[in-house]
Amino acid sequence: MRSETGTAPALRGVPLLRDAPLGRGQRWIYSAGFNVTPSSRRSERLDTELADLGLLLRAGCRVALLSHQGEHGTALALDFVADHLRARLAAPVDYHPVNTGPDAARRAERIGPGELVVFGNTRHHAGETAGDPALAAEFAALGDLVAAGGFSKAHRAHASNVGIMAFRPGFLADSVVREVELLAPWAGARDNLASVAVLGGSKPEKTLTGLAHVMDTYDVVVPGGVVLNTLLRAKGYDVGGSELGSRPEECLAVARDVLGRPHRAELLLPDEVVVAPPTGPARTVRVSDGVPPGHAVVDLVVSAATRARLTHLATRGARAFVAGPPGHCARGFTTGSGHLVDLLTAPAVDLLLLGGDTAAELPWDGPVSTGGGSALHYLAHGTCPALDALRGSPATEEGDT
Ligand SMILES: Nc1ncnc2c1ncn2[C@@H]1O[C@H](COP(=O)(O)OP(=O)(O)O)[C@@H](O)[C@H]1O
Ligand SMILES: O=C(OP(=O)(O)O)[C@H](O)COP(=O)(O)O
Repeated sequence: MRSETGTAPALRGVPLLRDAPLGRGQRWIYSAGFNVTPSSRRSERLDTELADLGLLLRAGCRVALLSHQGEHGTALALDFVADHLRARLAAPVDYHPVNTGPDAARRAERIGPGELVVFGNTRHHAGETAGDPALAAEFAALGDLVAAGGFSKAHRAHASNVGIMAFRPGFLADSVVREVELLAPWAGARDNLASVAVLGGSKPEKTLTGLAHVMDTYDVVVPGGVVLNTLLRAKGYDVGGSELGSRPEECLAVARDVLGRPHRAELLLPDEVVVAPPTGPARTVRVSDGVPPGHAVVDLVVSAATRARLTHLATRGARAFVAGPPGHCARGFTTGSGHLVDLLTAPAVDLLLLGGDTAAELPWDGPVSTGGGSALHYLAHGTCPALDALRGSPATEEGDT
């Protein structure tokens, strides 16, 4: 059964797990986005899947769970995830580190009705991020039907969430439906409600997807993190040893493009930033003086002009999001981020935080999206590769199950 419910065009034609006829003994593969570490302060990325997993387990389904964490080469074992799920689900949960080949297939066959096995981290394979069809076929051998959770990886066309849909009928988990519904008020340009985007963090999507989009659709953009460093570089400032992310030249090209063309947004750049050497004391410098040799930008100083602008908007009413920590909070540089969140924490502002580190590092107990890059992708494009793959998964051709 395909869903025509909801208003989000991205969900039209997407089979939903809530509509799937579940039966005892069915073999399900659950694709999750458990990209957290054992020390993560927040567990939303795990807990968001509990209701869907519970639905499958209560129906007597046999569930093989696949998730990514970290990067190929340094990816962690997911035994800690299995421990968390065991404590939260009233069901037997096991961990099996091997996720491909005859050993994994045999373990999947032995999963009993109402039981869950967390298989090894999909990032142990280089082919996961490459969307390798051979790897996707191996993953598909772990079950007969796929439940697609893991909104945080919905912007990635990876083997475990997109490639696998070529081999098995896929159904969208409610966890992702909730994310799509959560994001609706932050989508698109609007004339009747001011909009503020704070972009930070270190991943290139914040610039390539986020900055490129909000400069044309939002009213006010406050850059931090690598987005700020890239913009300063694009304006010709010396940024010294500042972090420029994994795709610096592509990000620079986007920054130059948005600066060089007419755009809707007012870009609130700081006058001063905090800089620090890899080890040693931090200090505040004027942006126009450049970053001293051996130093990197680690935080922004919220200028009086930015404070006044955000205070004005917070009084009149606005929607706002923060995607990526504006400062290097992981190193303890939290002041700029704290000021921005404070300014946007007002009754008339709907503030949403996007992304794992953003939610974990910023002082905020309000609404969060589990996806950073995926939320920006969804806001920019109105869909994500993982949703597109579900519209074209085998269930489409073969009729409804
Ligand atoms: N100026 C900066 N230099 C280096 N790292 C930064 C800087 N600003 C923020 N960061 C770091 O970026 C990381 C998060 O980036 P990212 O993965 O893009 O965010 P999210 O997980 O919320 O999507 C955080 O650990 C944060 O401390
Ligand atoms: O943490 C994630 O994205 P996010 O940092 O943009 O929120 C996702 O799990 C995607 O991880 P990836 O960027 O390693 O593909």
